[in-house]
Amino acid sequence: MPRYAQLVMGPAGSGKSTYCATMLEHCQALNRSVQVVNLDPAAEHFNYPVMADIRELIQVDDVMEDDSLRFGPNGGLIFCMEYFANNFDWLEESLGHVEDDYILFDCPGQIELYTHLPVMKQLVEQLQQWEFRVCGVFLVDSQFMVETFKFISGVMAALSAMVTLETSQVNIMTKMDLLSPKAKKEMEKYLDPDMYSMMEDNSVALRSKKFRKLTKAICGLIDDYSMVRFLPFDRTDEEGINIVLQHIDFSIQYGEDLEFKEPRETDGEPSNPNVDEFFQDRDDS
Ligand SMILES: Nc1nc2c(ncn2[C@@H]2O[C@H](COP(=O)(O)OP(=O)(O)OP(=O)(O)O)[C@@H](O)[C@H]2O)c(=O)[nH]1
Ligand SMILES: [Mg+2]
Repeated sequence: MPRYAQLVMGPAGSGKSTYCATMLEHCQALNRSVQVVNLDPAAEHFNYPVMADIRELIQVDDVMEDDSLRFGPNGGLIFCMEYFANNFDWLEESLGHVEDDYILFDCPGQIELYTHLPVMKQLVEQLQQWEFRVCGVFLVDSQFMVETFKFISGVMAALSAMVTLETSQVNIMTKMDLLSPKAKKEMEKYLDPDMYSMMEDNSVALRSKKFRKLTKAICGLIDDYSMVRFLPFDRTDEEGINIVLQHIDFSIQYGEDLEFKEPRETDGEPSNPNVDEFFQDRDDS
């Protein structure tokens, strides 16, 4: 029997813990059994019951107070995550094995974990060895995405996680309830972005010719391959939460274990079938 995991990632304060609490509540209302694991060794409080908490294994405060280590908060967190990667048997023991496990992992917000450090990739590989189908859920705060260049940098952060982890990924814009109706309307163009026209609209703001060319190339790459799309997440909108959940379920084929879907034919290199299906599906719509 496969097991299912959402790896909830994103920059500090993007709403990961709130997402986990909201999703847990939503699933409970649907009578679905979902559990949450806290993987943030610096977490102080969260609004959900946990099945496992990394702070039982290691805490940032202990690392910072250790005279032989002398880390600050960021270095301390990285140390904790590396320690965690060397002690995955703790996680295995804490998770146990229940039929049809569906687990949300609330990850820390240090962006370097998703760009160049190997820890998260090692976690994905370990979970896959334990028969988990893993979906990365990358959150970005919609408050910071209302301008084109901020949007591009959010896209790059999400893309970086996607490339590093090599797993299917659903990207989400959080805190949509905080946007004014006007900003919400404006946000529509970022949910289904046309990177080329976005670039044209803003090219005047780019004084350096070289920088303009580079930005254009990045926008072209993202657009041509439909690499990154965002789904809106408003914690007060049950229907919207359900749409997000359906996208994630689809990408890990939750509930479809009796019939494993064949990936559709794609040109060129075979890549991750879940990602392909997800994006093809969105392109069709
Ligand atoms: N209005 C609103 N506030 C939100 C939403 N999601 C998160 N917040 C608020 O944003 C702040 C940060 O949310 P968290 O869920 O702790 O964010 P996080 O990504 O877990 O933060 P770190 O673990 O510190 O990286 C909190 O004050 C939340 O109440 C949302 O959808 N709507
Ligand atoms: Mg958190």
